Amino acid sequence: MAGASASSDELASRQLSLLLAPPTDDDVAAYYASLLAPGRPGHGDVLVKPSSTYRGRGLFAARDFAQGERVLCEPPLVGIQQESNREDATVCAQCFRYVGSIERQIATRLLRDSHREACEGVVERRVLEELAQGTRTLPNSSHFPLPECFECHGGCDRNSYCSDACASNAWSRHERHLCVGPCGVSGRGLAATAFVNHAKETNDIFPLAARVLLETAYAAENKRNNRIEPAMNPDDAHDDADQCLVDAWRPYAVAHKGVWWETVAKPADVPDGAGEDEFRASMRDIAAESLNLLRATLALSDANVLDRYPGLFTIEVYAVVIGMFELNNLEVAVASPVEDYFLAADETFPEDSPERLVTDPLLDALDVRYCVPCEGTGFFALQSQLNSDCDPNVTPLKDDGDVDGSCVLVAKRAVKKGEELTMCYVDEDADVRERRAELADYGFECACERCERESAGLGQARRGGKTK
Ligand SMILES: C[S@@+](CC[C@H](N)C(=O)[O-])C[C@H]1O[C@@H](n2cnc3c(N)ncnc32)[C@H](O)[C@@H]1O
Repeated sequence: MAGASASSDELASRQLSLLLAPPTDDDVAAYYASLLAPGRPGHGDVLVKPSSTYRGRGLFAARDFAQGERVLCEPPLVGIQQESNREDATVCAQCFRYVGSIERQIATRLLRDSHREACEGVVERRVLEELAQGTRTLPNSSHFPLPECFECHGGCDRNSYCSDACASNAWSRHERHLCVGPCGVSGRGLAATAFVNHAKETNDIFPLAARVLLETAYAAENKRNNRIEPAMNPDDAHDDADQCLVDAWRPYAVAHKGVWWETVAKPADVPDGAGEDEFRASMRDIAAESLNLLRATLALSDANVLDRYPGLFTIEVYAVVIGMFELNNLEVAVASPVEDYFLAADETFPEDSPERLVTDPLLDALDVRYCVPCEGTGFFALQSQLNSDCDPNVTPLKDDGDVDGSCVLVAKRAVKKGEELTMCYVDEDADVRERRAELADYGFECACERCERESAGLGQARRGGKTK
C-alpha cells in the first residue's frame, strides 16, 4: 500500500479514510467480544448485538436480572467535568473522585466570588481560609475521609487528582498537551489556555473531543512500541502503523456518530432555509477554530504527534467526535460527600449544639448548592450501546460505595436473559410530544412501543376518534 516516501498529505488522507470507514460486522463483533472478555466489566451480564432495525445495535441481558439488581458498572474511557460544575465539586480530573477534605470542599466553594454575598455576616473569610488550608477541622468530618489532593504535573491550578497514578496517567495521555500550567515547553501553557478559553466561550465538549484524539494517538503509539516483532521492511511498517491506529480508534469507530453541525437539531429560533445553513456553517467555523488552537498547542507540546497522525487531527475526525458526544446520552455523575456530611451533621447533633453552631452557618451560606453532585460528560464503551425506550427496563442508579465516575445501571423490573436493555434518555414522565422534542437533540424520533401507541392516540384524538 504505502511506500516509505509517502508525503504527509498522502499519510493524512490514508489515515482519514481508515478513521472514517465504518467498521465491518466482524470487527465490531471482535471488539465487543474482547471488551466483554472474562474479568472485564459486563462479562457474563451483557452482550452487544443488533437490535430492531430502527435502533441499530443495542445492549442485551446475558442472564436473568432481578428487579433492583445491578446490571452494569463501567468506568468511562474518557470524561470531563462540566465547566460550570467546577465551582461546586473539586474532583479528580481523571477518575472523578472527590478529593482533599470535606473542609476544603466546603471552603473552596464559599471562597469563590459567587458566594461572597451569601457569606457576609454568616461566616468569616478567615475561617474559610483556615478550612481550605487544613488548619481548622469541622465536627465529624473524619467520618467522611477523602483522598489526598495531588497536583497536576503541569503546575496548573485547574486540575486536581486523587493519586499520583491518576495525575501521571492524565499527564502522559493528554494533559502534557492540554494543561494550562507553566511547566513543559515554553509557550505551551499559553497556547493551551487559548484552546481552553475558546471552549469555555463556545462548547465545553471541545476539550473532551481533543482528549479522544489524544487518547487515540497515545494508544496507537503504545501499540506500535509494544509490537513483539516490529516490521523490518518500510511497507510493512506503514501497514503496521495503520493497524495500530485503527485498533486504537476502534472504541470510537464503533460508536454511534455523526458530523456535529449536520446532525444536531436546529434550535426553534433558527429560521429554515438560509438561516439554518448559516447556523450550521457557524458551528463548523467554531469547530475549525477550536481544532486550529488545539493544533497550535500540539505543535509546541509534541509536534511529532501531528506528524505521525495527520489524519487524526483533522476537522473531519474532530467533527464526528464532537457529534458522538452530542448524539449519545453519556453523563458522568458522582454524589456529593458534602451533602452526606451535612445530612449526617443534622442527624447526629441536636439543634443549637456547639457542633451545629459551626456547621449551620456553612450550610446557610451554601444554601441549595450544598448538595450539587459532580457532573460531567464521558464516553462509556458499553453504556453507549444502550438504546432509548420510554418504558425502559434499566435506569442509572449509584449507591454510597460508587464514588468515582463509573456509570451504574440497575434493573427497573425483572429482566430475562436475551431481552434488550433500554433506558429512557429523557424524562419518562413527559408526554409523547415533549419526549420526542427532547429526543430530537439526539438526532432521532423515538419509535418505541409506548411512543407509537401514544402518538396514535394523539392522532385519533385530533381526528375526534377519542373522547377521553
Ligand atoms: C447511544 S446510541 C445507541 C446505540 C446505537 N443504536 C448504535 O447502533 O450504535 C443512540 C442512537 O441509537 C438510536 N436509537 C436509540 N434509541 C432509539 C429509539 N428508541 N428509536 C430510534 N432510534 C434509537 C439513535 O440513532 C440514537 O442516536
